[in-house]
Amino acid sequence: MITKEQILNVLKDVYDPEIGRSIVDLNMVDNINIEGNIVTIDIKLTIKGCPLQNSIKEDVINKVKALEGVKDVVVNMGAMTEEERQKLANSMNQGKVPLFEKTRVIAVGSGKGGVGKSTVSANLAVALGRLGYKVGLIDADVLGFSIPRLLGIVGERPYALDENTILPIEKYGIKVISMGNFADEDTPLIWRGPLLGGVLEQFMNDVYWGNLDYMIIDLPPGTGDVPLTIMQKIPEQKFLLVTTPQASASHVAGRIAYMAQKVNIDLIGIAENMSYFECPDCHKKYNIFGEGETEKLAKELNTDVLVKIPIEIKIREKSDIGLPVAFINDPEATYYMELAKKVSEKVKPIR
Ligand SMILES: Nc1ncnc2c1ncn2[C@@H]1O[C@H](COP(=O)(O)OP(=O)(O)OP(=O)(O)O)[C@@H](O)[C@H]1O
Repeated sequence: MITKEQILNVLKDVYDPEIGRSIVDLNMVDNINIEGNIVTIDIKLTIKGCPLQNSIKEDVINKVKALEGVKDVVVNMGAMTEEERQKLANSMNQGKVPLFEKTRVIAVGSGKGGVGKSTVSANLAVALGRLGYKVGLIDADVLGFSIPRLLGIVGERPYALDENTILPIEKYGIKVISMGNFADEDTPLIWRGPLLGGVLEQFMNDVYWGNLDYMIIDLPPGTGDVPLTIMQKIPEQKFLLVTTPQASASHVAGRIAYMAQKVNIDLIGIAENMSYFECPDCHKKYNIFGEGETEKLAKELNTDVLVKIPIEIKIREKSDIGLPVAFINDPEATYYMELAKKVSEKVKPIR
């Protein structure tokens, strides 16, 4: 004779793919009825017509059918009432760990646009994920967001349980949030500074991040209000500077790092991007944007050059199709894996 306890026990291993928690913990199992060897289960989805309902249903059927003595499983899919949803959101928020208590926050910035800061941020986040860490990525370049494109999540909308409980998008083993997932790519956002600050605060406070080891923040380029506000608001954050040899040569690249140091933020080091180009045919190296300038900058800032990432066609090509190279087992991934290892050694997770 099968019991409800046995069924609930196996249902504990059925996860709501969007929330990442067991349907039992989420109070989604409404009713279980056992008649002989036929089990009927009523499931309440957090939202009516949830696009992932079929995968939940399938999982429930497979898990319960595997129990000895069960011949057939009938699953009825319903939805939570507004009140039930609110109750769930409240309970999730209660368990919410303040983001910065157990999470290492790493802001990635550059004094100049177009040096590959977002490419480095996205690949660093994915590489840290591949090292086994729980990683979040906030695209703080609210007006010039490029993270959705880099991670192939253009047009995806985050799922919201209520307006204070937004679930980040999960891709390539990391959790991501970007203004690009709330706005249309082609419509320019014309907002003033204070509003931007509000969006970022929401990204930090109202998004259900769960327990993260690292939060990577892709800052907007330059030394404007937004990077400064982020630097001042989040305690204990660290800073990673992205530059090219050419940008290092100008005073612009380092300015943001000086700004970080002024507000007492530790500089982890410098990721030099577009360091050189190696001819795939003759393997000769060309220092297209110059050489030695980033080392000089590192010395001035009393920090290290952590990695030199060459110009690689594959990095650009894969970025354009939303596949960060750090996620694949290609030689290009090694630069970002090396960077992630050094970053995790210099900024150890709290755990
Ligand atoms: N190492 C690299 N090799 C080849 N292409 C690269 C490399 N790094 C970045 N790119 C390409 O350079 C372009 C600019 O990169 P990215 O958007 O990351 O720069 P950014 O500094 O974040 O720009 P913005 O200032 O606009 O935010 C992209 O097309 C990207 O694919």
